[in-house]
Amino acid sequence: MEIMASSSEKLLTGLVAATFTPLTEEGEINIKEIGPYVDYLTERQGVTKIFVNGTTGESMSLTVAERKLLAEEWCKKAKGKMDHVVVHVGCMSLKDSQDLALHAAQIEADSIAVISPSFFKPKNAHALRSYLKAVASAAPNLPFYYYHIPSITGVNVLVRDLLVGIEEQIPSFRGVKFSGIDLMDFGLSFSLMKPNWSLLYGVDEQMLSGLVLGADGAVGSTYNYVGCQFNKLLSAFEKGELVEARTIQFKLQDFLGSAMKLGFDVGVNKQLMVEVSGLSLGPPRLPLMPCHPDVAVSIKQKYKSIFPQC
Ligand SMILES: CC(=O)N[C@H](C=O)[C@@H](O)[C@H](O)[C@H](O)CO
Ligand SMILES: CC(=O)C(=O)O
Repeated sequence: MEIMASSSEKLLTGLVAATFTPLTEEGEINIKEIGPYVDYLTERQGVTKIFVNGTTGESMSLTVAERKLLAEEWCKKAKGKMDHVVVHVGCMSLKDSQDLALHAAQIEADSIAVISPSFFKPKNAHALRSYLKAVASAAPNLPFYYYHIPSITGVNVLVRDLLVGIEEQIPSFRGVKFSGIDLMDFGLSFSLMKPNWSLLYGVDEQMLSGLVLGADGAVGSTYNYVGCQFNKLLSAFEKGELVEARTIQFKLQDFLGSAMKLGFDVGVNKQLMVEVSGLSLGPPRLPLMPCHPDVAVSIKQKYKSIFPQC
């Protein structure tokens, strides 16, 4: 039986911040920071959509119980303040993913997303589709997104192959968060899109290229602290002001280029968010290493010089 999207369901578009997971200095979940985090994004960055427990949120380093606690608190605090909460539910075990998908439905998340398992990898599009279908079936009424991030998973199934016939397998399928750099695959995926699906681009430093090809929006870690600038990029692009859009894109490239020279990773990114927002997010969880204070200070200086108004 096909379950259609309700007519009130809106397309997922615009900027979506992939949130960091607040931890205490001892490495436990710091639930009380989530309310202020939601306020920071909405009030200071103009970002009203979040993608929780993803790569930036270190989901794969968290227990299922921790992920449930976090997802619940994000949904609770976002209610009435944010427009959309995507809960990432991908795990190495199908059972854990199904458990999280069902939980996401119970807590009234707006949608779920799933990264491919990466220890045992699906060998081809058919295997990946079958796995995604099994996860989606645990929450058949929740809009479902595939999260493509080959640089981390090592799963290089082309999105355009995955999309073939997926609507019959997964009636709740609503699109892809494409965090790959293969813009040909991204481009060719549009020919397989349905009107109520979204293709969201996920490599922040080249978001404009994604927009040019037709991206409906963007999900990324840097929108936590440069969201205000990227909202300007989006509106410049919509008005056809390419010079302005490029100027903002080049600023992020300049910024990330220098951060990358200093070893930019999720741990460094998290510390930068701490420095910029003043939120208490704690260290990353091992095996990620805490960011050395000198590195964070120097990246923050660069950030301030490039994005003085954010
Ligand atoms: C590998 C990774 O974490 N990718 C993120 C989203 O998918 C991006 O938002 C990056 O953090 C961002 O583009 C900076 O490289
Ligand atoms: C960037 C992103 O979407 C993530 O951290 O999962």
